[in-house]
Amino acid sequence: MVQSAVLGFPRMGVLRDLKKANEAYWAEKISQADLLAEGKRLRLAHWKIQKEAGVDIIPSNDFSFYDHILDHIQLFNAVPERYRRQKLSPLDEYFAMGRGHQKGDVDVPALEMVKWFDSNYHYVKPTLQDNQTFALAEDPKPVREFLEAKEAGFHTRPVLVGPVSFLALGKADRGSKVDPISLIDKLVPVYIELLKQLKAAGADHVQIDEPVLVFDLRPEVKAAFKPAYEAISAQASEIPAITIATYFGDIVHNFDVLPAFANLHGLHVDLVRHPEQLEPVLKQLGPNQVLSAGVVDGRNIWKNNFQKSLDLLHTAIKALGPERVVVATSSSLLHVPHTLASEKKLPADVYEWFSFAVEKVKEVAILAKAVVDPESVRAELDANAAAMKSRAESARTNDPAVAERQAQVTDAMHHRQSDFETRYAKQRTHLSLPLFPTTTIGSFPQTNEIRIQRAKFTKGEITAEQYDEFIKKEIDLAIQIQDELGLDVYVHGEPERNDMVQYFGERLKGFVFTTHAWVQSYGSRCVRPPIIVGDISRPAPMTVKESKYAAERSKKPMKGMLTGPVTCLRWSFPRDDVHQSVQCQQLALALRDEVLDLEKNGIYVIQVDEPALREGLPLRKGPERDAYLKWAVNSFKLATAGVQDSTQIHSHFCYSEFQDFFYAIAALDADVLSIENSKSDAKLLKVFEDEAYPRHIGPGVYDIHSPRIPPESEIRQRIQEMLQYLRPEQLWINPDCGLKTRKWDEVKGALTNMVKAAQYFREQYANKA
Ligand SMILES: Nc1nc2c(c(=O)[nH]1)N[C@@H](CNc1ccc(C(=O)N[C@@H](CCC(=O)N[C@@H](CCC(=O)N[C@@H](CCC(=O)O)C(=O)O)C(=O)O)C(=O)O)cc1)CN2
Ligand code: MET
Ligand SMILES: [Zn+2]
Repeated sequence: MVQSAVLGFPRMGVLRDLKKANEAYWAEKISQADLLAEGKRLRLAHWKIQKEAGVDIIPSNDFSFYDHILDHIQLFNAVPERYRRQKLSPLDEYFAMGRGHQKGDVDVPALEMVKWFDSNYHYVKPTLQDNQTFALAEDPKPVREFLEAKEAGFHTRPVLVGPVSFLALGKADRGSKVDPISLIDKLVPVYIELLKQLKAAGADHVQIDEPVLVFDLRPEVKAAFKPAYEAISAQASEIPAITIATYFGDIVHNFDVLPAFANLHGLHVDLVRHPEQLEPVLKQLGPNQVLSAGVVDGRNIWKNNFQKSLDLLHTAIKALGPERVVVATSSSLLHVPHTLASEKKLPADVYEWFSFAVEKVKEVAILAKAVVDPESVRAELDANAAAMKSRAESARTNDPAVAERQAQVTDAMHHRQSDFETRYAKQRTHLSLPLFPTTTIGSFPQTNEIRIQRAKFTKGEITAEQYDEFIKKEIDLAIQIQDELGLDVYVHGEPERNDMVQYFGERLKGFVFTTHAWVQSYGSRCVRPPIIVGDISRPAPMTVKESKYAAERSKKPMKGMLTGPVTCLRWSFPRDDVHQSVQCQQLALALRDEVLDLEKNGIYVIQVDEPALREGLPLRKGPERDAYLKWAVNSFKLATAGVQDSTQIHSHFCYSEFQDFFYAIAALDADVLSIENSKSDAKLLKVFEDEAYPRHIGPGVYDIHSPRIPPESEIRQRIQEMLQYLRPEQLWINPDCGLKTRKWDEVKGALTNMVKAAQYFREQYANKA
């Protein structure tokens, strides 16, 4: 018999139930007990789905109220003192680390949050001290949730983040110098204690995620595996069997680490991303070790190609025998939506091409049967083959006009007319900006009222005219507030946009979009990625109407606001039948037309956001990375370089670590950059120690994903810090990112302080001059 396994299930529920419960709890509309009960209901429902689908190995501890790395921070008592000190309940302390806490006399900012590998999910960074200690939390979450499942009749395999990955994904706290990985000897005993408690509770098997194995590892990190896992293996009789899980890359370059796992039960590898690692991995396994073969994609929504998966599984079984092969999802299913069954509006032909989490769970179970006894699942195999054929032969995928246009792209189309100095001289007279210009990143609060009106419009309860009138009023309000705040470059506020990628997906040919296919991005925030099914083109202008309206009504320059080609690609579900560089160039050409249409309509500052540029970078150094950078940078340039010198191109970056990536951002040749910076402890700024940046830049002066209002003094401090690295003439003052997730009073409070801080420095420098 071949077993099936799922590495993790999405947490939100069918209708984003967890998001709603969390937000209700934060708004003090439900009690802590209510929230905990909702968590339990969701966990039970998700275990039931997997059991009924016939999955053999069902995960527990994959649930999280906010983020699984944050769970482990609390689990190991790696909670920084500034939170501990507040004496909050464990749940509130947890949320305080995740999203900051400003209530009564408590005022603590959130921990830093960054991208999870190359996905659009964000994790909370373990933040460690020079004198860091660890201790297992009372009533540890993995044990509690294992027992909860057991009681309900589900025998689960708890998922833990491995000790090496936990530390390697962390950082030293502000003011500390510790190299997190040096703490491994302190963490391992706590880890062993946890494993013993799991065994005592009845767990016979755990999944330990060590995804950092897909990176190029520093020698210190590599060296940490051996002592850590030898110490763990030494306890074999008192702890559960262990499967080490890796995903999102291959691990061939780290094979020298594998002896550390020699006494463990199994190894999971991602065969969707890297099917070619199967053969070498098979050779590396110990004589009794099990291969968990990740063949069902945890990162995209395409229906599994059973024939392809079965080929891989047969290769594995031939080498190891059926008892030593497990059919699994490539990674946790966290990155795909809950169920395709909720989609009532997808075109019928296309519907057949997709699988979301509920459907993928079934695929894993079917494959495990098919690989030993295909006749037992003949109908499923035939239906799958038919779906593959329908997609391969569909007329939706190819558009000769798009191919024709791509063939005519020239090198010159990637370059602005003049160099930055010449451009800036023209922009300066054209836009007349003060020293330290203030601006925002684009979005203003997406209020309930906005969402209600949009939902009414979508359902046909109000007309397009009524909706347009409503949006115009919102733009008027945004302009009025920017007048009052005294900002220098305005934005229209993006009230018409449901999401910065979904909005464009809905307006481009080649995409289809869903109604309920939400994926967690961070905490309670979700996205509904549009799906690229065919060649992409722009049937009509997408943003001109709103931007033009806004530009005509404001006394200051109005920024047009677009999402760049790489971000549109990365935050959609891309096609898997055409190289991403081709899809990206198609997006770039569509956006190029949009940029030129904005310019034609009197918008002379245009921001093209590329926050996903960094996350798309292949995880390892090498030719794949160089190739990516080339096509990604070229796509941005193709989208933006068609404008006049006097038109100012901005771009924006957030939610990643940019210090080792800044060279690529610089290569975009944007006139002005805004970059998230406020929580990275000036790491970004240190880039400018080595090399001066020639153009203009606004490192974010405050964190926007927390409801906390930053005092003026704190913002001044940030600006002061920036002035140690950047020239005053090149510095812009802006928040870290857009303000759509905030409330208006938070926005007004924060921006008032931001503008005051900018004015303070303006006066300082006016006096100096
Ligand atoms: N795609 C993407 N990725 C990103 C970002 C981003 O902005 N977009 N930002 C960074 C951080 N990530 C973020 C991700 C999501 C949100 C966010 O605010 N999401 C919203 C949802 C946005 C949205 O699409 N809203 C729609 C749908 C609103 C809705 O809930 N509608 C109901 C229907 C309501 C009704 O019928 O009454 C439904 O569909 O269920 C709209 O405004 O129209 C949320 O979770 O609250 C913010 C940041 C990195 N990655
Ligand atoms: C995640 S980057 C967001 C940029 C977008 N213009 C906004 O302000 O929301
Ligand atoms: Zn941003």
